[in-house]
Amino acid sequence: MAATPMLGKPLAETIKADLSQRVARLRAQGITPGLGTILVGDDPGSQAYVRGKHRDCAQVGITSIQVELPAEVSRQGLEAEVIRLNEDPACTGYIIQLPLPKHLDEDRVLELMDPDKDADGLHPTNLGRLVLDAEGPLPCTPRGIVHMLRAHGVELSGAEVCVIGRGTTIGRPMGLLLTSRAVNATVTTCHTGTTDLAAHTRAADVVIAGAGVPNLVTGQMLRPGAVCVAVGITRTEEGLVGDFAADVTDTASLIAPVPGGVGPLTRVMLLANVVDRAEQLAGLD
Ligand SMILES: Nc1nc2c(c(=O)[nH]1)N[C@@H](CN(C=O)c1ccc(C(=O)N[C@@H](CCC(=O)O)C(=O)O)cc1)CN2
Repeated sequence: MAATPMLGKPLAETIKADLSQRVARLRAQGITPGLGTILVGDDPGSQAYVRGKHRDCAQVGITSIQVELPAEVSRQGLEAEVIRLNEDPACTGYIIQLPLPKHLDEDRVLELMDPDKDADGLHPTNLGRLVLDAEGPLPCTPRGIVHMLRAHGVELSGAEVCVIGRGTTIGRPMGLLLTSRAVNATVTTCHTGTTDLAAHTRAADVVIAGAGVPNLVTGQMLRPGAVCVAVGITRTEEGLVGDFAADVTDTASLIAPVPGGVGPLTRVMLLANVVDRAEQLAGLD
């Protein structure tokens, strides 16, 4: 039997409906959550993601502030905008769209953000909170993946999870979130230095693939009934593809596809982080 698809859109719509009500409650108390975005350069993918973030904000009643800078902006020019958003009371949270052009040091810029306004949990203080298993904003894709798996009844406590990729937005925080006490999974993180990827994927109940390499994981590399989550995205002439080969559908029980799987949850979890923070500030949480 073919694997059942785990689709992100219906889950995201339910979360958005709840967020709209929470934003209305905040507004009734005179608090307006405001999301800022900083986009550097003209990468079409990043432009589309940022446009989507502002559309999503409008849908749930979050105001939004858009900062666009040319690809050749200097470090000082970018840092001036970060400081401006840190100080802008209308901006309750913001993000710096990644990746930045090569001449800009992402870690240095992220570190300059006010960690209390870090809407996608990528400031070192908030990543540190994740290491400590303390409360803080979670990176959006890992938060979305855990939500999706739980919504489909996947038992994560005690599960063996193989995460492919060790980047800052997905792989590293994914491992930390999955091993938090609240989630309680056992995690193996695989990356370009892994010598026998198949040995790790075959041992896993859940495989989360964020490498951005089409056909990296085939059906033969999975345990029967495994749960697959595609997060790496490659743009090909045939459209967007994830890291799983088409034949995994014969072996897996559930699969979150690219497109249409985790992506809509990545988007909505940004809104959730903004609303969570605004409620904390209002003493409503
Ligand atoms: N500051 C951040 N930068 C980046 C993040 C992030 O969480 N914070 N993640 C990605 C880009 N991203 C959001 O910013 C993002 C990626 C994918 C999707 C999405 O909806 N994907 C769709 C496919 C749509 C398409 O790519 O054309 C899907 O999978 O169905 C939303 C947001 C890197 N940068």
